[in-house]
Amino acid sequence: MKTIEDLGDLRGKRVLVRSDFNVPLDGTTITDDGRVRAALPTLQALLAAGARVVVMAHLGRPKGAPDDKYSLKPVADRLSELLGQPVALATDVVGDSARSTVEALQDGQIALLENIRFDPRETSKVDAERAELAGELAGLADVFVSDGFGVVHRKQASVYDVAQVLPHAVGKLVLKEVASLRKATDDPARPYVVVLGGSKVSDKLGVIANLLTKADRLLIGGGMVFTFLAAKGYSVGASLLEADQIETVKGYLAQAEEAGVEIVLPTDIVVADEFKADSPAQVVPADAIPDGKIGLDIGPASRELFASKIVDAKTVVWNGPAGVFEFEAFSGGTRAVAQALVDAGKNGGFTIVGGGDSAAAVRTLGFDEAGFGHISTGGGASLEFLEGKTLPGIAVLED
Ligand SMILES: Nc1ncnc2c1ncn2[C@@H]1O[C@H](COP(=O)(O)OP(=O)(O)OP(=O)(O)O)[C@@H](O)[C@H]1O
Ligand SMILES: O=C(O)[C@H](O)COP(=O)(O)O
Repeated sequence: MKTIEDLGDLRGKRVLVRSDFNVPLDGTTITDDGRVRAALPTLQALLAAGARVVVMAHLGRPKGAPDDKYSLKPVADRLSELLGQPVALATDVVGDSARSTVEALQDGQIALLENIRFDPRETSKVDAERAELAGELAGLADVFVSDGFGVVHRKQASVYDVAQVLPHAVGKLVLKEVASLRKATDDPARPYVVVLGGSKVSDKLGVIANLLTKADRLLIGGGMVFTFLAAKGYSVGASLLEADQIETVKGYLAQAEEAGVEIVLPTDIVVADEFKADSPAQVVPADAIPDGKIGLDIGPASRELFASKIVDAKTVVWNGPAGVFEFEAFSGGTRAVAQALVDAGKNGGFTIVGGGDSAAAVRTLGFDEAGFGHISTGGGASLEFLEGKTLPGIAVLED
């Protein structure tokens, strides 16, 4: 892969950069700016080289049309503060505003296009539609730099197709992520423990089959737990459940047993009546969640169990919070997992935290980033990398 340095003299060149600015928001307030900060080394290098930088990024999953709720305005403001210079925000993706904003750029200046997913062609499954958008994006620039590690697993116009029509290079964040994650894929030190959680259940269930052939222990927390508990025949109340995945999960449980991989499930669950910060919390056994109750965290006994399965690990990969950590009353499980990773690190283990929300959890719960081996900006992307899958956004950069 070519690097930014291989692109030659960039003064006056229009450089189109894909970043991952999919940050957690509370209204219009960014609650964790880790992904914005992670993008700085590439952007600063380009600006220092005198390039005219045009950044494209997505926020959330808007339905292919402009939607104020998903505007990148808060990101433009934060990026401007961090860079210490103005960031012009176009009000569209490839329309009049984008073109005039890019035309107005001087050397060493930067602009951000509005949420790329406001254009339905970005995520289209039809190659020609994505290629058409990529062609219009390419018209805004001379070269493309791919630095949105969190989206390199997506075959989308701004990640994949644009690299086919512009000279391209890999950005510093993608290079750093790949170097760190390789430590877990190239002959990982054992025991190798994977902790999964979060809410994108069906996205992540698929990776389990693959990790079952690689890890020694798989710990399941977060919203994913309930599909596992249901597969064991337990009732899960009103908790997050992917009923159509229950049979698949039964298959994983059987496959794990055959392969000698330990699947660790919580033994107790913190439940509430409503998905709300102040809904009173109650601890119940994992095999007896009352009707109507919503499981929002793993319980105290499970936290101890999980910690005991993590502290002696020599490689730990953690993706997805163990509970709804955004609500203080349901953050205990995530806090316990984070602490167990820190302890494993002290025992000589290499620990990786993956996922926008897991990384945010580590920081918002007050952990020192230095206590972890690598905090990845990728969620699904880091998992697919660890599975050994070919990531379209990286493969397309390889000449
Ligand atoms: N029991 C639960 N029920 C519902 N949501 C849950 C539960 N446990 C955790 N969550 C939620 O999962 C969300 C994070 O899930 P997600 O799968 O997006 O993880 P991630 O680390 O951000 O990975 P990615 O970067 O791929 O999105 C958090 O907002 C958290 O509140
Ligand atoms: O948050 C992420 O994992 C990335 O930004 C990708 O977002 P997506 O899952 O909506 O494609």
